[in-house]
Amino acid sequence: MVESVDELVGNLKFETTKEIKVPERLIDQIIGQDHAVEAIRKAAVQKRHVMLIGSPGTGKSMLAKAMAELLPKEELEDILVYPNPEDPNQPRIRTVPAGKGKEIVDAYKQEAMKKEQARNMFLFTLVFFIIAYSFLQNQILWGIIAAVMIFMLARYMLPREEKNVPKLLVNNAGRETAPFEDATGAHAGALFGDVRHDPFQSGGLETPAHERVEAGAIHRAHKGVLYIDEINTLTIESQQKLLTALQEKRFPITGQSERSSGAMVRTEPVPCDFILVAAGNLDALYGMHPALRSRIRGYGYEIYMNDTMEDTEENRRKLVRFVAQEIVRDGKIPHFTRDAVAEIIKEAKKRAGRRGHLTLRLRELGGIIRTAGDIAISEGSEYVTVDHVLKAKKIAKSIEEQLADKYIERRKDYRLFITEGMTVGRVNGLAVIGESAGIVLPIIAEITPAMSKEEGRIIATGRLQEIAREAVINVSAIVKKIIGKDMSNYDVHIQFVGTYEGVEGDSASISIATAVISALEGIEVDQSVAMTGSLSVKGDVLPVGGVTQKIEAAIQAGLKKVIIPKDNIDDVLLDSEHENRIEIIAVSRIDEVLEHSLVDCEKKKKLLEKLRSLNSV
Ligand SMILES: Nc1ncnc2c1ncn2[C@@H]1O[C@H](COP(=O)(O)OP(=O)(O)OP(=O)(O)O)[C@@H](O)[C@H]1O
Repeated sequence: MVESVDELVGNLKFETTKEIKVPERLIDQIIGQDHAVEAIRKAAVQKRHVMLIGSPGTGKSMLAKAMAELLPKEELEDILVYPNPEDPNQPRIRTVPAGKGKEIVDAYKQEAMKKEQARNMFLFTLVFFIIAYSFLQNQILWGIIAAVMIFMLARYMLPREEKNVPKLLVNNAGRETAPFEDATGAHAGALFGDVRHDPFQSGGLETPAHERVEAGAIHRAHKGVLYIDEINTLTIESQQKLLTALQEKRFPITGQSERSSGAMVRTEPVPCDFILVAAGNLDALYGMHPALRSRIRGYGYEIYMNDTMEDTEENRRKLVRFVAQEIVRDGKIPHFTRDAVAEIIKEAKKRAGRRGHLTLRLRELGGIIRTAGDIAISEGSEYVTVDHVLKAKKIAKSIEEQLADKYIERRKDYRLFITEGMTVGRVNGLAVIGESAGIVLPIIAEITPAMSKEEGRIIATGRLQEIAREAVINVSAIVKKIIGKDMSNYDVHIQFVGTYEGVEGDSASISIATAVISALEGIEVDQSVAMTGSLSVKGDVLPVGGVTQKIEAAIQAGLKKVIIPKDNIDDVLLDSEHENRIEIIAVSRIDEVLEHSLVDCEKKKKLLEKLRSLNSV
């Protein structure tokens, strides 16, 4: 069913996205993750830690940033590090309200400058008198030597006043919101702070320890949010330290490199009262330090992000707003026309890969919006139009999609797939590589007399993975039932042609069944047909994923018909350029698959009669 532009944009009245109001606060901009937004709001009030698990680009870091906006900025503090005359290797730490830190450092600097000036004044006067006196005594040479020595001694031996000036370790002056620190992939020094190496260490040229102290992300996130994506990639030691920092809300800074002079320095504990927002996919959860995970569970919220949202009028309107949001955020690209927005929403439907849903992998969708904007700019257009979006979709292809294109090109060169004529035991199956690219996957079946005395075997090749292997076994059960032949007399060879990446999933089941039946019965298969579908052991065709991408691959390969499961028919969302370029046949039983793919002949007629009589039993 082709939907109108009005329907696609949720019947929202607007000419261009210029008219769409974009909420100011980040938390109000988040789309389709209502449960996460609610938890973040609560966590911000109660100062709880949060774990966000889900697919990339669904808004995890956006939620963490939004949380920082919700935290009270009145509580923000500056952190200063002072020299410690009693123990120079343990600099002192003090906190003051935000903005005060710089004032204190400036006051110390001025004081130090005044003292230095007074000292210099005294030195110059002294030098002057020594030279004057030596001149009067006719000992000018000795006078100059003495003056230089006194000057040098005073300059380099007396402690410099500026060494007492504290260092502003964390400066929160003039902040609009509480800090948001993204420590994804940070090494220990960046995360927990560091003390720089001092090559001089002594003799008057050394830099005082407190000046060499550098804050870590945990300290800069004090009274704000510390965001760590893929938290499992932190070493166990770092996760342990993070746990300590979480519990104590203060963590001393020490030199991270053992061989550096910084390792001798260890500050007093530095405040780090942050809220941790840990993120990642399910692997991140399993690779996490159990104590850290249980801390978050015990004192916070664990949230699973949505990948899709229901395709309702309200949610379509939210996507319209999303387009406007991305334009405002980018700040460079032109606004979209109504038709162009509709095309984006169509893409959101397609990318959901699920009937009646819209994708929430919004970063990818944002990528198309920006590319379309760039194309419009390069063409000097005032607005982004449907044409720009269509072009952007072609350019903004994922690596998998680009790989699939190359794959198809190469296969065409070598005639790995045939798109016309009739062949026994050969079927054009369809598969998805990565998450978004369809390919034609030829499957060949060959039957040979059993080599083993006991029973025939099923030999499947083409780097099949677990589920695909099981599918082959299930299919052979159906074939036995349909054909009624004693399969123990045969070896069945099934080859997945040219699969370099390995095959996973059971969506090739109907293709395997058709290839094997064709080979066993000697009935030719129409090579202009492609197919995808799972199969129950009773012969029902079951739904599969990625139908739209698979159909697009079939079109690109030049095939005429495609057989898909009936349950998947609403998942088909072809671009206007692909619409009506292939005949789509939706089926629910294996006999329908055979009817549409096998070449008409007496044997086929008998086979179908037998199958249908089996069905009706
Ligand atoms: N739910 C959402 N609502 C609005 N915009 C979103 C949403 N999800 C993603 N975006 C857009 O995509 C961009 C990237 O999202 P974000 O960085 O939050 O994803 P993520 O889940 O943290 O991904 P990753 O784990 O790969 O870092 C955002 O800056 C925003 O423009």
